[in-house]
Amino acid sequence: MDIILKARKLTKFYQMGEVRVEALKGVDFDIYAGEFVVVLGPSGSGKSTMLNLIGGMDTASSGEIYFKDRPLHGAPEKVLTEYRRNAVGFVFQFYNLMPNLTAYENVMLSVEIAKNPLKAEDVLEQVGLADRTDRFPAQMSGGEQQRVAIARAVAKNPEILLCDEPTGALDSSTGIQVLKVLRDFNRRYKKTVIIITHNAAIAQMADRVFYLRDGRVNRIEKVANPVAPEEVSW
Ligand SMILES: Nc1ncnc2c1ncn2[C@@H]1O[C@H](COP(=O)(O)OP(=O)(O)OP(=O)(O)O)[C@@H](O)[C@H]1O
Repeated sequence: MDIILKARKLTKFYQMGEVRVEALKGVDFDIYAGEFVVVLGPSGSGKSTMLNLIGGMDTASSGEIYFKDRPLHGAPEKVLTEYRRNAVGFVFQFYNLMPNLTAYENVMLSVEIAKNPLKAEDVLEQVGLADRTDRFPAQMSGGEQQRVAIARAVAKNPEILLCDEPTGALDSSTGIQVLKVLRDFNRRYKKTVIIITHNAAIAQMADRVFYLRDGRVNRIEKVANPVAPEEVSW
């Protein structure tokens, strides 16, 4: 399998006056194209920091990170902008939809900036929202809003879907619907999905689980038989 993301001795330090906070202390990993990876870690373990580096939103203090052999460490802002725009779809805990745009229009926002987008109607149908395309976010449930957010991320046709606590604001049955949509995207398009979460239950459906502790990936586990999203419960 092809490696889509590779990190070597990746560190991130924050300087707070006299104090240096070591958020990532030298992380190594390979992520393969088409994998479903869950990064699990408690609060403060460095999850958001890792997400920001993988997503090209921030740059490492030292070490290396590559997207398909293209270095993101030390890359100019223009390269990172291109990477964020075309290679990565983002899904956040609180959806981040534009409140004054309908579901369809929210998805079109990302279609319009992407190089090789999918059809907004098709993606909305795949997330089960064919009959909700004209609704505004305030007229939808949390689970529906998150599915619009996933449709928006997927419509760009990115190679990586990067999800930050995607079920964090949802009850478990709604969360499972959202996980199902993420799994469908992963299996249907054979695209890489990375979920960053403190919810250990989600790890059951991963191909591999990265355990982040105190700024280090201290264990990587291959899941022998990933469960279906419907079987995940928390
Ligand atoms: N901008 C920043 N400036 C200073 N310190 C920071 C900054 N961002 C994160 N940190 C520190 O880096 C460490 C890792 O933080 P990070 O936000 O990556 O953890 P996390 O696992 O995402 O936590 P949570 O689940 O609570 O969001 C923490 O000690 C945090 O206080």
